[in-house]
Amino acid sequence: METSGVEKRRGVVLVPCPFQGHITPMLQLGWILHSKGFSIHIAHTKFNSPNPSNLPHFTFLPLSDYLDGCDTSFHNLLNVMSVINTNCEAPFQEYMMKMVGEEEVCGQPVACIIYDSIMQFAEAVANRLKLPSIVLRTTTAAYMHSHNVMFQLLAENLVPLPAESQLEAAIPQVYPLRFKDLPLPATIEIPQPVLDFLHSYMDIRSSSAVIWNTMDQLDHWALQQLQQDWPVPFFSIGPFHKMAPAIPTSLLEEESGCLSWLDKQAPNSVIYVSLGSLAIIDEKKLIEMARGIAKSEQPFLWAVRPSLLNGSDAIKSLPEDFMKITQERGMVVQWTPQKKVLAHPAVGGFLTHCGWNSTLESMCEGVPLICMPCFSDQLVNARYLTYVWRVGMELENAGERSIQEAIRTLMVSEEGDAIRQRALHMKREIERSINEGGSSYDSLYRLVEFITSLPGTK
Ligand SMILES: O=c1ccn([C@@H]2O[C@H](COP(=O)(O)OP(=O)(O)O[C@H]3O[C@H](CO)[C@@H](O)[C@H](O)[C@H]3O)[C@@H](O)[C@H]2O)c(=O)[nH]1
Repeated sequence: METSGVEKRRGVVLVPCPFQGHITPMLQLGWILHSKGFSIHIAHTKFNSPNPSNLPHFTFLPLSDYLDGCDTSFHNLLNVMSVINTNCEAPFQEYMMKMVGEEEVCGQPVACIIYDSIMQFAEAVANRLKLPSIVLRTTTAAYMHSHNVMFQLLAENLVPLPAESQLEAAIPQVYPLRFKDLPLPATIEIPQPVLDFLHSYMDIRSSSAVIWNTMDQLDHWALQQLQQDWPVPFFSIGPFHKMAPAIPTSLLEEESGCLSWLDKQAPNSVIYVSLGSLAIIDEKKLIEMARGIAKSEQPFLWAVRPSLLNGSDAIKSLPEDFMKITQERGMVVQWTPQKKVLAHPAVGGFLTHCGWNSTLESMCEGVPLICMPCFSDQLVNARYLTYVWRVGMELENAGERSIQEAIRTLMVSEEGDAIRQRALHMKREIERSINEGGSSYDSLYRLVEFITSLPGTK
């Protein structure tokens, strides 16, 4: 597909949600579409703003979010998303009216708005200005479908479950998920505001299409289920990062020194540990993790971002004896260049929270995973990794002993070797899907044709 195939560069306006796991795939999508001949405009909140100087091919439209002074910690995320949706609509509409009304502002007509499913204000503006909108889903279809089933179970009063012991039971409608793999806890009443948010988040409203950072091979069944409810074109063009490899998207500074440390380690010897950008744990769990990692006796690289521990600097809270062991055979940093870390030959396993970006990045490098899901889609991803795709191991619990044993099993046992072989096979499958003739490659071709055919502004 040649860039020159799109005769006049049409503009596409992207509206990312301002969290690392959401900004990254949206910017990657921007890069992919730019390489296919579209001009890219990023309408973003001032909070967690991407760095425009890293992405000179895009134009940036900063939106006043009035989040200054607002608690943006994990516990207040629902509120943060609601503030963004309330405050960003007016400035976004103003920008869009200029772009649509005075084409010379950006020099190109606008084909459509692509928005993260959390940024619902963007769709409201698109409708008002009669512009087509496309929704981006940064998670799997399996996760979205599990939510629909959760809503059914709630409507039929089958959850909350009467007893914890039933959490192990399988749910026939979403086999192989068990009640404990559902993205919301199945034994407690879910507060109504959370359910209201999820209802609107799950909906695609009046969007013309859905773009998925997933692949047909991985998510085929759930994509088919969802297609019955949402009869609009689906474009599964993941993994985005393999099609936009060089793009810098990190909100935190990457500590590249860990790559030189990895250079000194034996192939497949290092267990990489990270719980992504949002998850928080308490001090007890942090210490259990540290002890489990230390007792595994494997070399390790651990990304301990400051906000991992709610309220205090996580690295400073690590036990002294652990820091001593770190000097002998490990490295602790706040934030790594993760894609490079996972691609490094020394890394032989990934203890992860199973955020979807981390999951894809690991699978693309053939690195097997130990699954320590913290919330939401991570639980569904963990079940798929261990039971369906079989490239990961389930942790019995997040305790010291369980972590120690899982690391030993993955890194130095026959069982671990078998998982590694499957992970390498998966890596090859993914490569096939993004190369000519593969499902994601074809889907991207269809997406470009679809956007090109949209009326938008002329
Ligand atoms: O030291 C680190 C740690 C992480 N990352 C990157 O940060 C991103 C993290 O994304 P993800 O693994 O998806 O986790 P979260 O940041 O937790 O992402 C949120 O968004 C995802 C996509 O919607 C969901 O799957 C998660 O559950 C949700 O928590 C990845 O691209 C990593 O490469 C780094 O670059 N360096």
